[in-house]
Amino acid sequence: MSAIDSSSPSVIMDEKDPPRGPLLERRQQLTDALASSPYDLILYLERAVVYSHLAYPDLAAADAYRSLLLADEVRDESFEYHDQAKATLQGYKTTPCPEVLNHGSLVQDFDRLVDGAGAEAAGEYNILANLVTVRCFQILSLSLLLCGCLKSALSFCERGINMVPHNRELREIKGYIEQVARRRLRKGPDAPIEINSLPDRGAVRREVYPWNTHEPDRFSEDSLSFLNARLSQMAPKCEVKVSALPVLLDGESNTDGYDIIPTCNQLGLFAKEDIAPGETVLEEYSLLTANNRHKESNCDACGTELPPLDSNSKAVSCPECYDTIFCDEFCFTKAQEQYHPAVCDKDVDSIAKDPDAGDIDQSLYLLLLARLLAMSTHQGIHPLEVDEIKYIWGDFVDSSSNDVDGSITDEPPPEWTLPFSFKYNIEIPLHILEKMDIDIFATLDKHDLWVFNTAYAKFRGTASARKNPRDQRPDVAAVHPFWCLANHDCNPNVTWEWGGRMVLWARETRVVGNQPGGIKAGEEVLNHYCDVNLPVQQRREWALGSLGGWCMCKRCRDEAGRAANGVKGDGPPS
Ligand SMILES: C[S@@+](CC[C@H](N)C(=O)[O-])C[C@H]1O[C@@H](n2cnc3c(N)ncnc32)[C@H](O)[C@@H]1O
Repeated sequence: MSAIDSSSPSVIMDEKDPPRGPLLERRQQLTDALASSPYDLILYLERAVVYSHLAYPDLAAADAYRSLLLADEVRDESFEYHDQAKATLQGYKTTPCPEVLNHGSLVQDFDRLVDGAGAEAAGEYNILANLVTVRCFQILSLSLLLCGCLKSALSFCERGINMVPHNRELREIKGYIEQVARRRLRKGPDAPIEINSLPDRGAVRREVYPWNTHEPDRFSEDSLSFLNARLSQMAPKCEVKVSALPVLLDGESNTDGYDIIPTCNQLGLFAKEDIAPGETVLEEYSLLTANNRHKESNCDACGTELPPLDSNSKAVSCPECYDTIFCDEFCFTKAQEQYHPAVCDKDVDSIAKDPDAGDIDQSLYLLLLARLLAMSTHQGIHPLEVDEIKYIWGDFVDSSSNDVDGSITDEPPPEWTLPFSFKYNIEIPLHILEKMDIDIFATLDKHDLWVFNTAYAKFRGTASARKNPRDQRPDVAAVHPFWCLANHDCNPNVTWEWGGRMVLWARETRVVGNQPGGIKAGEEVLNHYCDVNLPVQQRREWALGSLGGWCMCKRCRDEAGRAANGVKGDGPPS
């Protein structure tokens, strides 16, 4: 990764490393102001600039996008929020214009543009809305470049240049995008850039945002007793407790032979009583599911493939929107209680369905988010307070180690580990909410991008997906918040299957040494998230992507240690 070499990056932060505390305070003031004036396009822009200074370019892009949508509302009187958006502009003038619009050469460039028509003919509100629009394009294009979403960045940049062809800042941003694109695509300095060939998936910070008040102390008595009360209904012989887990490493290390390795505290599932080989350990039903096939016959609630719809079928369709089918009365009742009325007959069913092969994972996570939003809307609670995700740890990284300067590099910083794209993190979630008849501006507190990102971080570490047997494409996904509390081990003492329920049962024999199965009271339930028949190198490579680091379980360390000492075969010792 190399930084862009530029001595006067006028589009980047005006100040180097501004202090974080006052910026966080300013962010809170602007958030409070938006709660009272949710259609104020200038406030959104101001908050976007604060987010840029705080090195959250994704959050800056989301606020600029909301401001852009409101500028459209101002210009078009047939739009739903036209009156409200226009009313917020009453407090602002074009001269002097709001500070946030007075950026670089923007105001002069605009003066030149409106001179011909005359400011009055153009209408002061429309001029302000146009200035806002160009400022949004500047922030969107630069911020998306910083997140690594080059295609969306270039598209917004070109839309800005179409409005104000001579704007220096937009031209500069376009130059940066092309420079990064050429390096990433390994093209020569004069090679043309084809927008559709540009990468559009980036990465952003994965953290408990400093203002996020929804994350519980997962180790507190209250949290553990809440979790254990729920767990007792699905796994009566188990309890949730604090577990010391090996710290995951970034890659190969020489610590495989050490007797003591660094650990960190997390949660895990433990047996309270002896569990016999073959005995069921946990049976969990979850409504936090997603299905990315448009015309596939799966239960809308639990994701199970529906039985043939003949006269003996127990399947139930919703009486209000006939297309939504559930496997039986149980699933229909659960859906009605927990989410379905929020999306019933709202035409959200076709969104993100049948994705291109490259978008399959993103579509499944997006549809899990859509289900979460339906659950929180119907239950009248904040999305991060929904029981199914509240206690999940999203493999967050400490805010301070995520905190990098805002310089433009070929890729986002390696500490930023949450996958991100404009389409799946910002555009489609807002589109889904609009389809659900939700006012995306008045519900900012529940539907801000940092809320979506937090939910995505939780899904990414825990969701399981199922492949369609016909074409092997993953098309159903689910989060099972209790199943996923059982930590991974390459010598697991349980195995699992996900049909309508997630069922975990004790293995008859262990992988290592064919030892007899069963779990003794006090022992940890050792789950497996990957195919434990793979050799150690492949298991560890898999763990890097999915567990978040190099697996350091006893079996991996023993097998890797033997391989390093030249002992042939890295399979389990028999
Ligand atoms: C599905 S969660 C398991 C529950 C988690 N320990 C908790 O506190 O909620 C998966 C996360 O647990 C941790 N984890 C699970 N198995 C692990 C292992 N064998 N070694 C180290 N960390 C593990 C990793 O941080 C992983 O991303």
